[in-house]
Amino acid sequence: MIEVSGLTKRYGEKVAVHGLSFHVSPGIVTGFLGPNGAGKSTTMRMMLDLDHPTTGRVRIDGKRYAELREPLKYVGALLDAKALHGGRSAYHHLLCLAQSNGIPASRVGEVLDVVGLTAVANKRSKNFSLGMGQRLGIAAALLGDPEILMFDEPVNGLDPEGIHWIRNLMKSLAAQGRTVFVSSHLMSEMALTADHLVVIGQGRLLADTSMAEFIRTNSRSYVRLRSPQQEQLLDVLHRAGITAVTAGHGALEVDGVGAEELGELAARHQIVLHELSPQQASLEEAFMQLTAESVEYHAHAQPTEWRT
Ligand SMILES: Nc1ncnc2c1ncn2[C@@H]1O[C@H](COP(=O)(O)OP(=O)(O)OP(=O)(O)O)[C@@H](O)[C@H]1O
Repeated sequence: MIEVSGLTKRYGEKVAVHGLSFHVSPGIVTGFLGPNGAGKSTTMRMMLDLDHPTTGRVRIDGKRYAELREPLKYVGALLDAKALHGGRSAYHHLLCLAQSNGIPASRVGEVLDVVGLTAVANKRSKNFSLGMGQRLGIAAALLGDPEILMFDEPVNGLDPEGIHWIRNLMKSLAAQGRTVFVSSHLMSEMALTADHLVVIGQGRLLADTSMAEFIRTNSRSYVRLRSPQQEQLLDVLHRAGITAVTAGHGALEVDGVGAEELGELAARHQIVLHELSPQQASLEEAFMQLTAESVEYHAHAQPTEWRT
């Protein structure tokens, strides 16, 4: 179990993390979400004692990271996949880590196999693609067979097969009872991976909830209807106390009433329907709405005077 309490990090005037408290439980994948610059990496660095909090603290099974003996056997982390000694081969990179943490050399071959890098084990990592670097970083995280795993944006640079692989890897690590904490700025990716979510914006906690609860409270479900007799349909809905809003392309949208009930109501009044479809607004939209006010870096349409 990881416990974060009252964590704050200032860089001069800039408050990167602001009074953050949450805990990360074993046996599930916990997603750590927030827009760019929200403070995810800073928080993870403080969890691993790579940065000192201005105030607050992090405890891993009651201890500071720096107090753990042979920490790779306790916590495996992928923070910056490029933080490698590029001149070393993948095998030697992992062997050095293993030797300094009392891990048998035989484990190196095992983790290379798990991440699919056996064929390039003797190649220098500076020639690795971004995706191969991510896989090597994941191999290093797995080296000590740790109970706690932390991944900062692990799918960056991975191709669809790689993304699928890491998703399943994280789920299987959690199913083995391990604590899995993974950051991302992509809600759509987390929706497929995480059981629990910690969402931050501008360093502050915005949500700490199960994925099921997040979906229930944040993604709007509604029914879309289209009818050649739209005026009559609106009348019937109105008389039944149902509010419909007009959407584009002659469609109506109704919240809070099931498609079956709407279909039966239309049938009773002999109204022809060309569409009766339950819709779910995407979690991506819900996440963007939740974090909208705390997005630090907004892209803007190119001003007209820039155009030639
Ligand atoms: N060493 C530093 N000195 C000054 N400011 C910093 C430093 N490190 C981070 N920051 C600032 O703190 C804020 C949080 O940054 P952080 O990298 O933790 O965000 P993030 O959520 O990981 O973002 P991303 O998704 O883009 O990786 C940003 O505004 C960043 O500019």
